[in-house]
Amino acid sequence: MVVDMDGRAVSPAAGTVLNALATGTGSAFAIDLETTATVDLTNDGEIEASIADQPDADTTLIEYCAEMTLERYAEDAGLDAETVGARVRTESEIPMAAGLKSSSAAANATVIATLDALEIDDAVERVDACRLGVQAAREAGVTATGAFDDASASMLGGVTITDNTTDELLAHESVDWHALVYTPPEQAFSADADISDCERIAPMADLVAELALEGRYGEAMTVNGFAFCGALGFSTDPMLDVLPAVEGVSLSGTGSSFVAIGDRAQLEGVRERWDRRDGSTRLLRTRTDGTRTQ
Ligand SMILES: Nc1ncnc2c1ncn2[C@@H]1O[C@H](COP(=O)(O)OP(=O)(O)O)[C@@H](O)[C@H]1O
Ligand SMILES: O=C(O)C1=C[C@@H](OP(=O)(O)O)[C@@H](O)[C@H](O)C1
Repeated sequence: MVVDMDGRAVSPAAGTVLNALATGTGSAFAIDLETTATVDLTNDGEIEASIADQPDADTTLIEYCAEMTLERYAEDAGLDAETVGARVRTESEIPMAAGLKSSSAAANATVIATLDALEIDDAVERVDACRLGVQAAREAGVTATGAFDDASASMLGGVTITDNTTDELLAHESVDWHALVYTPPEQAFSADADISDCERIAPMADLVAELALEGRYGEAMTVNGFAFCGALGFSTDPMLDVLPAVEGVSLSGTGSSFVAIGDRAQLEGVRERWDRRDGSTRLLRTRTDGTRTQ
């Protein structure tokens, strides 16, 4: 039975600077498309989950997020971890499996909504809550490295650089960019990416990491884009559509979206080239705030 404890949180999507599939080091930045999670606590010990308008989508990730958050924090909130359960629901404007980190946003929003329902969200560091969602993503099998790069950008806002082998935050910076995002009609699930092909471009990924750590995010993205389009078998044509007018452009994650950054006039000037392609193009802003309760 639902008890009178509920929580709600909103998380942003993210775009890629460096894909972590080559070396474990990754970098991403938050953008203003959102996923909302609502959690109602129960006293029947069961976890149930649903995704609005997607009756066939896999809910394992958000179930694990709620379950692992309750296992870890229910007793801190004065509840019995054995009997507390949750009904979880997400609603999202982030296209799923399109490289825009729908999984990280869903995980972060669910963890923070669960902490909000437990009334202890202010007592838990955001970065620790993020690591819990990353662990749930590993156990749900929706990620190759855990994707702490994407999850930290969505949790903290701004741009982050991370080591996904240790879930360590190497850099975090607030940025105010405009972002043009092209999403083709095809989905590309991260769990299906060929990691061994990505590992072959490790020296390029090291170069991208150096550029990003120097704050040269645009150049880092463009090098990342050419390298990972090659490794993952995506055409570089969408990148060439917008170069050299933009500050940087890349395949986002394992695809299928491409993300370009620059000032608004630069991006508006090239938007029509992506509009001509099948799929959708959005002109967005980066987000300096990350996941928040609502
Ligand atoms: N709104 C959502 N609610 C629950 N789970 C979601 C949601 N969005 C994505 N997911 C989970 O994330 C998986 C997709 O992850 P992934 O392939 O990494 O794509 P993305 O690049 O969009 O994160 C889905 O199969 C699903 O398990
Ligand atoms: O599964 C993973 O570990 C990752 C998936 C990729 O993102 P997408 O989920 O957007 O494809 C990549 O950019 C990220 O650095 C690591």
